[in-house]
Amino acid sequence: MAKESLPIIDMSGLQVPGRSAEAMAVAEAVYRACVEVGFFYVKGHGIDQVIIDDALDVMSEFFHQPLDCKRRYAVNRNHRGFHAIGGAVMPGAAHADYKEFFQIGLELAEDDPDVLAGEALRGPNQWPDQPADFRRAMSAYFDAVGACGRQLLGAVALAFDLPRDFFAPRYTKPLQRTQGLYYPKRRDGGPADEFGLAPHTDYGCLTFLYQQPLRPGEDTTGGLEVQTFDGDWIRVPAIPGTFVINVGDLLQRWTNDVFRSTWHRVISRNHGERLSIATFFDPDFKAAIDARDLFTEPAFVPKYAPTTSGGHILGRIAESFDYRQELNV
Ligand SMILES: O=C(O)CCC(=O)C(=O)O
Ligand SMILES: [Fe+2]
Repeated sequence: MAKESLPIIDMSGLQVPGRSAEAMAVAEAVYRACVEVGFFYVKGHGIDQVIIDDALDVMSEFFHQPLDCKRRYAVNRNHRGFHAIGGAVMPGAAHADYKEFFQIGLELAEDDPDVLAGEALRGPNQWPDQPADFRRAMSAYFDAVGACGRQLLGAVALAFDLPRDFFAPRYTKPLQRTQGLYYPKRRDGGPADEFGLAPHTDYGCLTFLYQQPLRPGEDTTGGLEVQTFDGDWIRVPAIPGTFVINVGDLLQRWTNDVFRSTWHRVISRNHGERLSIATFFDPDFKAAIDARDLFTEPAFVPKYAPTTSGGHILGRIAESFDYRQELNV
């Protein structure tokens, strides 16, 4: 891999069904990127740019409201809603991240059986009434990225020589979390080692990130950076129309460390504010994460005990957010 840049994979071959040559070529490229660096861009993902732009617009409008308005939707025990600066501390980081976020998840009614059964992180979303288009735009974006996530998981399955729909029964009610992230302009006099988002690895399986492109004249010295195998940090600038995809810890574990969950961070250097939307596309709460399901040869030796998606994700959220200790969840 070139040191300075991530691969750009064209996903459009996945529109051809089954084990077609087109789909297998995508699977091979995805596999290589997940093994070598754990991060890549995708194009040819089939998501309408209008859906993406609408989501960025409503998120931007939401974050530019006074703090009081945003706090009306303060993050709840299901980790849905608005989270202000402070209180999100990456394990080992010296300071809280200098960011705000707003998170939505799978919309489930109060009388959904899993909600009634008390499954953690489940329930209805909090929908701000301003901007008025927020719910429509974010629901459309959530669904579109979810569909794209299913396609990409099909490629992962093909790469492991599994049926292309291997992940489908494990993603019936995914723990998908879509999060608008707002990084205000860096403040004067803040600590030198303050990050927009401190170095971390993602908790789950696959993350889809859309970065708002820079406006003309904006400087490019801030933003997302990824650590390569050699320890160097490389910049991952916004490429309009593409998503940045990365492997999280749960998929690394599921693949017995064949895929890499890579460290990354967001630095606000001198540049202005920044907006991105991250989608963590993770399996059903109760889905078993067991490498023996991916590696079926009899001699296979797993490195980790089986776990569940929900148990793992909940544990990781609790590690980074003080408010969960206060909630006692
Ligand atoms: O905002 C970004 O560019 C990165 C977001 C990210 O890494 C995360 O939310 O885990
Ligand atoms: Fe991340």
